[in-house]
Amino acid sequence: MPLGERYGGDKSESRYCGVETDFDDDIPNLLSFNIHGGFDFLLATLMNPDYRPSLLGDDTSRSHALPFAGSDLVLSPSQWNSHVVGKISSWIDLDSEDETIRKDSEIALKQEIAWASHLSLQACLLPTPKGTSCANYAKCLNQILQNLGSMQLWLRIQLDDSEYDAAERNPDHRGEGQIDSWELWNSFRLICEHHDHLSVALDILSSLPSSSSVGRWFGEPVRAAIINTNSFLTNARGYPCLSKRHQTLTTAFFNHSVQIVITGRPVHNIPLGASGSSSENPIEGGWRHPLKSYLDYLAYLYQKMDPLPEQERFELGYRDYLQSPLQPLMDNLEAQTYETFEKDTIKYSQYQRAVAKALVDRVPDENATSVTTVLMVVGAGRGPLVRASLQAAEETERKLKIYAVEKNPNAVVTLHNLVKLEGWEEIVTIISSDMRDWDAPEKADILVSELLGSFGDNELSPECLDGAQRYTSFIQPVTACKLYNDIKSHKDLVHFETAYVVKLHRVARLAHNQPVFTFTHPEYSTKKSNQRYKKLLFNIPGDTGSALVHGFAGYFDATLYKDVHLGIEPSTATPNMFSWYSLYKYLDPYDT
Ligand SMILES: C[S@@+](CC[C@H](N)C(=O)[O-])C[C@H]1O[C@@H](n2cnc3c(N)ncnc32)[C@H](O)[C@@H]1O
Repeated sequence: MPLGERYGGDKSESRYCGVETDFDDDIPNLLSFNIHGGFDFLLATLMNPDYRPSLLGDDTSRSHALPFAGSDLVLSPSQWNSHVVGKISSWIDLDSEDETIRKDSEIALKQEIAWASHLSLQACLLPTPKGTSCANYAKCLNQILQNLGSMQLWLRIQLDDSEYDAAERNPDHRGEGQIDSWELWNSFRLICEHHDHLSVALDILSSLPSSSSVGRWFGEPVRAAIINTNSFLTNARGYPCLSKRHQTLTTAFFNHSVQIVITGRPVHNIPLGASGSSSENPIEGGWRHPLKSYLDYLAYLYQKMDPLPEQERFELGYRDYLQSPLQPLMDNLEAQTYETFEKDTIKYSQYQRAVAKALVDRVPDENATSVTTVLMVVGAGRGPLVRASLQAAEETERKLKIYAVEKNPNAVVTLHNLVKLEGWEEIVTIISSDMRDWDAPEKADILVSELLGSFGDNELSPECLDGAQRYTSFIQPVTACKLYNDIKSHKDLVHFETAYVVKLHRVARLAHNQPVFTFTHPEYSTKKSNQRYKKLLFNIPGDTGSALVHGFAGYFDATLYKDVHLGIEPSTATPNMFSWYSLYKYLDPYDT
């Protein structure tokens, strides 16, 4: 039974909670026991733990008898598919020094994954690499991944801090057998060439690494978090609960569609009256699954999360989805695109505030009725900035004359209609032209434009406006495995070279962002150039450990007038504005 329903039609994978089980050759009973107990799926060993290929004798007999698992008929295909995640035998060690174990491991790994695939399981949990070297394990798995259907493989990795702490105390301390678990995962997935069916299941222990170190995992394909009952504390009433840091982490997992799996024996003695009979028989009334109190606690955490704001819900489908940036100079935008812009009321109210301030600064109260300010909206689209400017004039009781310049002839049609409909003919002159070619009959007192891309200049703002805004772009290194894989899937250079617009979600921001380029308009200098070059050094917090940079996130902040700004740089982002997502650009880690 799902942990809860956060909003109408909650589709998050994280509402399903699993339980890790010991080997049991009666899978139907094991499944029924746990499903009746409230869990949604099992993490179940499919093979008898005593099975070793080498015990079967020579090759001939091996091909005749494969007694490694029960029949696929014991469950229906949909039960296998929806309720079982297969656990690959934990004895498997493909990098073992022992030749027999290594060979057995290679055979068993292939057999078990093939069997799980035959059962149409959604996923299989792979055992944690045994030592610091996992080259053969990763190499064999990479071969398997080349022909694997849709099944996901979750590599089990411990989220531990012991190695890192030791290394921090003494950097020379990290020797044989000590490796940051993220590094283990990284070398594994590099050998598997970032295969998108390879993901991570994190084992959560009672102590957690630093938040910077944990933060790295949010740019990785983490599918499950396995929480041991030992990691739970006990509340005043004797029930299991999690530490504040574990709660924060669990909530972050929920928000990133990571499924929780409970493992271990019950270690809390729940007062009998509260939990019902201790009978182990699921049929009898009053029966409770031995791990139910842990499940109830997770359901409580899930249900107490703040509901997603409406806009955020609307944008769920855009999360981590690569979009090519608009090209409003080269292309003529469509009506639907203008419609989307015009819904962002916050953006226009910022423009209105900026124009109002500029009007009041320029024209003192005593001249309000005698002085007319010339305002030009360059790139007027269907007119929302014209409307915002007129509202600013009304609010400040100043007089305006507006030129609305637009090069898209289709938008100009709508603009003409708007001016007629609103009766603005005396105030607004429409210029159907490229702003770079237009010979203005008079100088503007105020210039209003919105040609900003997610990185400020990537929609050609400087080139078009050369000739009272200032804006700055910012970048930040990120781990973003999903985005990297999406780009890689195209197998061409063009996609690696494109800067995409993305609603970033599954990313780890590895260092503070830094300003890159600032453009100021108008640019009076005689040596003006829009060429820019900048070298930046990013400091990743010392307690992060190693990390892989999949590219840069880009943002902008624009000063419209004095203290009125708009932007998406995270620390100063204009609240509730949705016209711009971040920019994501791949960076080749070997390209210096
Ligand atoms: C991002 S849209 C903004 C439109 C409008 N201000 C709004 O908020 O809905 C930019 C507009 O500038 C226009 N544009 C881009 N380059 C231009 C140029 N060189 N001259 C005139 N208009 C231009 C585009 O056609 C488009 O309508």
